[in-house]
Amino acid sequence: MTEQLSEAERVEALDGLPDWDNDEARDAIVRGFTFDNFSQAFGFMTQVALIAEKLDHHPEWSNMWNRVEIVLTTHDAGGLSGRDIEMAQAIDALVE
Ligand SMILES: C[C@H](O)[C@H](O)[C@H]1CNC2=NC(N)=NC(=O)C2=N1
Repeated sequence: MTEQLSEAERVEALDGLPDWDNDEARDAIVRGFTFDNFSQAFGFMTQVALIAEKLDHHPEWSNMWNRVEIVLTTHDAGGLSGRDIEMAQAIDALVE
């Protein structure tokens, strides 16, 4: 069973994810991405989808033309878990 991060673990994890915002209301972390056009945005989403399948951990996300918003939380844990942190790190590696 995937466990939620403790508050201390959450703070520590977010220190390492400066581009992500802590969304207490949704018990999630959130990051927005802006690309040059829709094709670039959708290509990014395709890469994220493959990572999600590999990690068996899937984002809640939205796309508007060249923008993508990704929300990560762990449904099985009822909040933020290490799987979200792992997923955020993998996503950051795509755009670094
Ligand atoms: C059965 C399957 O492994 C689970 O439902 C996985 C799928 N992807 C998931 N994604 C997210 N974000 N949270 C989960 O708890 C989760 N669980």
